[in-house]
Amino acid sequence: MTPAAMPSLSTRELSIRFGGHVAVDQVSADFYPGTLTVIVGPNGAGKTTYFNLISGQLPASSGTVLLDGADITRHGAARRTALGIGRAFQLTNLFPHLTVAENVRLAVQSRAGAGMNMRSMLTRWSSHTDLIVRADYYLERVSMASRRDTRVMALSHGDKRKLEVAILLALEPAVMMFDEPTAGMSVDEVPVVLDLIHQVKAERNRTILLVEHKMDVVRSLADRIIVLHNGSLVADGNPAEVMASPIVQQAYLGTPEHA
Ligand SMILES: Nc1ncnc2c1ncn2[C@@H]1O[C@H](COP(=O)(O)OP(=O)(O)OP(=O)(O)O)[C@@H](O)[C@H]1O
Repeated sequence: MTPAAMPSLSTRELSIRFGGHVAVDQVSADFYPGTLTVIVGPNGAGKTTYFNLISGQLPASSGTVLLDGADITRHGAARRTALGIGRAFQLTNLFPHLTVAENVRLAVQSRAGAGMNMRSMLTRWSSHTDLIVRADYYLERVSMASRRDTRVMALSHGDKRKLEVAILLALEPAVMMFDEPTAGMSVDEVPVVLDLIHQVKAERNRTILLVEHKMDVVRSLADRIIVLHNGSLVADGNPAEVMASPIVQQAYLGTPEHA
């Protein structure tokens, strides 16, 4: 196997039970650099729970999570973030009383801190110029430079979601996870975020995982689609194949609310 064909992230028979309910049931999948995989499925299928098992928010009942071939199943969320699994958290990781720029600076600093000792951090950021320039770069990428001094609590929902993407970019993770990144955005904000996700994938050969309900977003971004249903993986392949498969039509695409 060539290095390019090595998965950066894998799950092996990954499961979690809540009491008697198996929310994620023996899901095995490989995720490759430069590939954007969209995870779809009906409400309650286990998509968010699967994300939580990968990012470390929930402990697996059984099975394995591998990052670059190393077993990270027992690592907590913070350690997984430091190792390169970044996730946009539906606004829960924003500091509402800080400004937009301060929120991104914290992410840049936290990234710089990974693998550095205090002395190198202090030396590196002693003037703060680098820090400010880097934070502004990420804000420009999400078209939010003009809001840099606005407190987060005063932002629109769409701007908060864009800021979340800027923070994720600033963490520079090898694996990026997005949970419905355009949810609640206005029609004109959606393309900004979709273009950005396209660009990010192409630039850095990143592994991107995305949970999405909107089929137009799925079609515009997916290199590959995984379908979960009742916690199990029921389809995995290229978008055309998966969308056409009878099990997907029946389990998911056939329902008018998702068509
Ligand atoms: N902490 C928990 N305790 C008990 N049950 C849970 C917990 N988290 C999730 N579940 C259950 O696990 C199942 C999968 O939920 P999950 O939120 O992962 O589905 P989903 O596919 O993300 O749904 P949606 O599209 O509605 O967000 C559901 O039956 C849910 O009620």
